[in-house]
Amino acid sequence: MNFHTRKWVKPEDLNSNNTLFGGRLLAWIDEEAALYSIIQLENAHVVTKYMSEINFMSSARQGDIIEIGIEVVKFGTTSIVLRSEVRNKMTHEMILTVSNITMVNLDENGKPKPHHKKEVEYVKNRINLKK
Ligand SMILES: CC(=O)SCCNC(=O)CCNC(=O)[C@H](O)C(C)(C)COP(=O)(O)OP(=O)(O)OC[C@H]1O[C@@H](n2cnc3c(N)ncnc32)[C@H](O)[C@@H]1OP(=O)(O)O
Repeated sequence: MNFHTRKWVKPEDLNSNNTLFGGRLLAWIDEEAALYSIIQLENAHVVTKYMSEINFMSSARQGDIIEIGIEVVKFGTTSIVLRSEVRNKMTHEMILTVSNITMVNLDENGKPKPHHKKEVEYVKNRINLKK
């Protein structure tokens, strides 16, 4: 799993228990899943369809640096299914896992559109291919 994104837990991210608010973390994961899918599918029109159970395993506190990992579980016809893990950057303590995030590739009318992708691609390879 690649951990592309780091976040710094700030006062505005806390709940009344003084730990990282779960809703804030889910928003970060949703954005990460959307960015990952847009890059993989080469289409800006990708939406979140489904998220499986979310396991909050440990808390993060103010000042903690956390990192968000994403990997592909499956390329569907119009969908891409992802898995996410969030962990403490310094200790690698697991904070959260989501086993299934289904993102759907859309056409200009907001209807599901086949993406024809079968495997993970790297932007640098796409750029090199065009040279
Ligand atoms: C990043 C963001 O913030 S996005 C904002 C939040 N998300 C949204 O607003 C999305 C709202 N939902 C929608 O617009 C619609 O449900 C759509 C367009 C995403 C999908 O419409 P559907 O009628 O379900 O489409 P359809 O039945 O063709 O399924 C599309 C794909 O989703 C998959 N899918 C559909 N329902 C589910 C489900 N409950 N769980 C998992 N996957 C599902 C299908 O298997 C299919 O994948 P495949 O083509 O790879 O086999």
